[in-house]
Amino acid sequence: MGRKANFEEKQKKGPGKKAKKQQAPVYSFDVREFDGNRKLTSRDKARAKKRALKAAAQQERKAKRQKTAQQKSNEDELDSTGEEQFSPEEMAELQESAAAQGPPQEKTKKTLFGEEDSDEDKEEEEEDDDDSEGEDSADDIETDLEKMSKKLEKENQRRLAEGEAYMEEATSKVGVQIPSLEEVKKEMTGETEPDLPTINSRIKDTAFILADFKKRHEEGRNRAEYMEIFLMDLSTYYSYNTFLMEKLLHMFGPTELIEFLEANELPRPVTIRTNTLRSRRKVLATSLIDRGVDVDIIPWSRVGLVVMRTPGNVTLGATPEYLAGHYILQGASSFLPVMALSPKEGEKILDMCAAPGGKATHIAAIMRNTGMLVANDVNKDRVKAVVGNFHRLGITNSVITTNDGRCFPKIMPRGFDRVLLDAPCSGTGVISKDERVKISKDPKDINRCSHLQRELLLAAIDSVHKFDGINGYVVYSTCSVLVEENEEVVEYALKKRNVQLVSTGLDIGKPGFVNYRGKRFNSTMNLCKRIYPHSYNMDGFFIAKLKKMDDIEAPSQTQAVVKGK
Ligand SMILES: C[S@@+](CC[C@H](N)C(=O)[O-])C[C@H]1O[C@@H](n2cnc3c(N)ncnc32)[C@H](O)[C@@H]1O
Repeated sequence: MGRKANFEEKQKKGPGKKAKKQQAPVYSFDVREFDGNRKLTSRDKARAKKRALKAAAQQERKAKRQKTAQQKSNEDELDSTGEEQFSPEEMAELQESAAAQGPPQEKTKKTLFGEEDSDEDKEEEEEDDDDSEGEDSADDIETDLEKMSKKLEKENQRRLAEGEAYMEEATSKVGVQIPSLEEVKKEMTGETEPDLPTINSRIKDTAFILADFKKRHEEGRNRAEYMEIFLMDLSTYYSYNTFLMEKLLHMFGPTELIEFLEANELPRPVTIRTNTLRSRRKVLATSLIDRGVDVDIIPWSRVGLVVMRTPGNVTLGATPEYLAGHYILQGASSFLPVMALSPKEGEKILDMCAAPGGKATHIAAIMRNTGMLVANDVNKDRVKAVVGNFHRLGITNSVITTNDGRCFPKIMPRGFDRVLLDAPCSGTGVISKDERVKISKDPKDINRCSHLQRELLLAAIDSVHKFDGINGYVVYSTCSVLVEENEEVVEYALKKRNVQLVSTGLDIGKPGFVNYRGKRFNSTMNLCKRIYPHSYNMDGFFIAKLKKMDDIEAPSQTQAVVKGK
């Protein structure tokens, strides 16, 4: 007989008395009955709504924090100066005070700084709450230390922002201070020599303020006052008369003007042009290198070489190659008007103001000594240099004349395919070569130049033809950077004659001004080229190319000269 089987569920032996005694759990009604389709009570709905709102708010705050952190890291990357963080002492003090609060206990309404939490702080504290409707749980108890660290971070950010704003203000308004106009004037008229280092640093400070005037100027001071100080300082420091400096200030922004003036203090590189009637650039370069002359090619020209170094025993104006006419010493800018003119073999070309002949010899070389070149200059003494250069370089297709260029339409009316007018000018593009320009020019000089230039340009236009469908071309150039001698002269010709501005075909140079100090020039004025010493390390130049449209004067002219072929 054995023991009678008992199939009733046996209670497992637990670890202890208490466990053994524990009964199967008795579930509350809600859980037992929950089948997923149960209708929610109003309390359930309220809870769900609250949960959803909390989740959305939490999400939003998280995104905000990420954005702030990103901004901060960007700012840090850009510039770490001006940040006002907690000092180590402040931080230690705060940590000490936090420790003194003892271990985290219950939530307090007071913040570390003795202020009541803002609504935002409260929201943050609630951030990690679960959906227990405010009942304390293990998850939602935030330690005071955590809160403190959050607050520290927040305060740090606030102070950082304040610090940045302060730094901005300090740099823009307090950091860069310029003495008053009266003080500067007194300084300039004083008996003592001007303090050049002080003036130089003031020039930089003023340029800095003018570059973002709205943000950087001192309150109560206007732009005109800064400009006047800037003008006085630049004139004194670089030794220009204020008339010319003011003209330059109208053309360039403050920073670019300083670059232009600085470039004028330095010599331009020595450049030579190969005379292709006698040599080739490669051959010439090899010969010069053999003599120890360090040369390099000018990339935008097929004939130019820049001289990097010349040995002490070599004079570039006396080498066998020079005497044999293989090259001419010529500024790189001077190549450009001839390149724009683009002479062709067999043509009739006039160089109206040719002395000493740098450009005329270039024209003749491109023409390969064919056709006819009239090299003219009103100055008989200067023409001697043209004769010398023509002999040395082997020019044989030329006639040298000494007429006033303005007479050419009478001497050879419409007799030329192309005319180069490299006009007499103020020389404001070549100050590094002739410092006298800085103080010798006045309004009368500029007017005189501009007037003569206009007359010469009309004469040049009247000296080229337009027949059998072939248009004549005029290239107008100056070694001046002033608008009065350039765009204004071209504008005058566009109005007086039936000509159009065309592309110079040059890859370098900045466009001519279409707008200048309230003046609006012909919209094609941007086809002209402006060369600046500070942009290209070449002499300042202006180049315009005009195409003759017909042989009658512009319709605006009442006494139009109608001419047949
Ligand atoms: C800038 S330079 C010419 C430089 C020359 N194209 C060269 O490349 O060697 C200007 C020249 O114009 C001449 N000139 C001034 N007034 C003139 C006039 N009314 N007619 C002709 N030439 C004139 C001057 O004598 C001066 O030699």
